[in-house]
Amino acid sequence: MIKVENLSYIYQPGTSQEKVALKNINLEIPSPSFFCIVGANGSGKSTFARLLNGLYTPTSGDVIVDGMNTKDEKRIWEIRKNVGLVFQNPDNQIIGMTVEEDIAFGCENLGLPPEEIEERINFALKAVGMEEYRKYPPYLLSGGQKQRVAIAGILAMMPKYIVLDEPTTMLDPKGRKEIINIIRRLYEEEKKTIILITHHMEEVIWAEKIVVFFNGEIVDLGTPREIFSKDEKLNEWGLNLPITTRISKCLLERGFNIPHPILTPEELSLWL
Ligand SMILES: Nc1ncnc2c1ncn2[C@@H]1O[C@H](COP(=O)(O)OP(=O)(O)OP(=O)(O)O)[C@@H](O)[C@H]1O
Repeated sequence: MIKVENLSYIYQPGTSQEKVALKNINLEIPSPSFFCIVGANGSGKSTFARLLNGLYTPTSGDVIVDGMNTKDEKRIWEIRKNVGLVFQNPDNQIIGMTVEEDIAFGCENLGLPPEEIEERINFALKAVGMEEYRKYPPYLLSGGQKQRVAIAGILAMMPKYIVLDEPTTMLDPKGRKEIINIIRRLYEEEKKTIILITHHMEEVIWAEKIVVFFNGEIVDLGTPREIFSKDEKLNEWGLNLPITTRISKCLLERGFNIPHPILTPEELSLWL
């Protein structure tokens, strides 16, 4: 479980550029679970992601990962091992000369023996469907393939929690779908705890819980169906409905006897 208690974060405190990014956040993320974090630009999502694995230290309040406080310097290595962070741009994360070298990097830092690193590379490449690219230099890969390698690098370290900060932003619709399918599999089959930050509402319909950030605060927490039933509130928070939900809403407004919100195209086609 990750427990976030009265968490606030201020950039450059005490200077003229002081910026309060997060205000009094409280949240419990059980394990395993699939949480999505949504919110308009500048609402504090990336700052929150960096606080979850101790990359940033709270200005006040606490982030506690399986009983370990990110403020405790003696536990920070253990916390980072357990909370993997995947960034928006894989180029910022990939450093190896080949795919396998890149995936091995984190494991080598953990001081694992070569046989175990080999096993973990095999597992991670398989999990992201990149076995055939093992010897490739990363610069020859597409954006979607690079993002898969970045995820594999985190996976090989076997973290219990995986925080993904807008991992599909740079990808085309096909690449986005592939990454989301990998993320769903990590939750459903590998029982990882997923914390996915995204601007794409189509990606969050699979989450167990959606957390809505607005102006550095959590303004709502609920299942996709609960969150997407609040059309007007979402508008206020600068968020859209998924396309399928927009269609079901239009049909409802035109007098069709249809439940709202509908989340998936399959559900919508059944009703139609
Ligand atoms: N290094 C920094 N120094 C000062 N202010 C910062 C810094 N990084 C972020 N901020 C500010 O903190 C607030 C929260 O930023 P953050 O990047 O966490 O938002 P976000 O929800 O991830 O936004 P986006 O959706 O655009 O990625 C914003 O107002 C931003 O301008």
